[in-house]
Amino acid sequence: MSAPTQKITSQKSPISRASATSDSVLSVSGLTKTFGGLLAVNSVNLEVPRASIVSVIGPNGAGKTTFFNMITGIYEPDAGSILLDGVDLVGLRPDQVTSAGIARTFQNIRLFASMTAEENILVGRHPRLKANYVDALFRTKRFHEDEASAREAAAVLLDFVGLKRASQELSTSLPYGDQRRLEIARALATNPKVILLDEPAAGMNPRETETLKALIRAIRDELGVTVVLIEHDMRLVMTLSEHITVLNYGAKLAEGLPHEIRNNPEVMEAYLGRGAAAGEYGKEGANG
Ligand SMILES: Nc1ncnc2c1ncn2[C@@H]1O[C@H](COP(=O)(O)OP(=O)(O)OP(=O)(O)O)[C@@H](O)[C@H]1O
Repeated sequence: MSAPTQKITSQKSPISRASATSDSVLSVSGLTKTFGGLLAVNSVNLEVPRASIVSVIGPNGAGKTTFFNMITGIYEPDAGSILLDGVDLVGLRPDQVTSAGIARTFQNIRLFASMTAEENILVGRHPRLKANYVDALFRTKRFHEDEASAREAAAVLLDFVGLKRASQELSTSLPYGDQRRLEIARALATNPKVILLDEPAAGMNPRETETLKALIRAIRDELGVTVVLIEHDMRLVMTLSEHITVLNYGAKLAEGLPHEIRNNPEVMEAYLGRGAAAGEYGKEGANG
């Protein structure tokens, strides 16, 4: 991953009150969600160390996306707390969660089809703009300053994810792997403390997955942004993650270092027991 040509605002700089006392940037406790009679997520705890790369894995239907949906305000939990640098996010709307410092990408690509790569990033940056509607209407100095800095930031981010050349191309005309990286750039445009990536390697070929791996490392190493990953590609998970949490039937089945999870008989059973070994756990590099 090429270093960004210009310094992107790092999350290391703004020191929050809680960051001085805790090394967890995100602290989830007792998170629970039921749909009708189905306990989709059952009292799950997760501590995410600042500037780490951690993964949440588990067989299909284990509750991973529901877990992300609660953290990002899409679903309100039935119980539990979600602390981002000590601030509880439960009850916030998704846009408020974004403003608080959590960005995400989705399992299915959700780019604005009629917009260029640059425009998609400008939309992502919107929560951080200072100008209001009046500024926009009267084209005030603040509006022009905002627009210039937003375009500059978009250019830096496009370069960072390796899409500088594609700035003016329609997002949907880009190859699949590029679209996935554009989504990540758009999420980064919100200047998050934590980025949640929901199956970013899904559908990627091995070369695209290698590029993605380098990008995820760069997000942590160069931007200081903490990464939480849901992923079925076990090779990616095992090589990138510092810590892995395994969900099964909505509950935490295991957690630990990659080699501990790889050799955990209960984890193997959870995957093999559902006949998912080939797709998810048994085969390195499988995309699930
Ligand atoms: N909006 C919803 N209404 C009802 N049930 C839901 C809803 N969202 C998820 N579920 C159910 O909750 C359970 C957990 O689903 P979830 O999508 O969180 O699993 P997952 O681990 O992300 O699976 P996958 O790996 O297939 O994406 C599943 O049984 C699913 O059918």
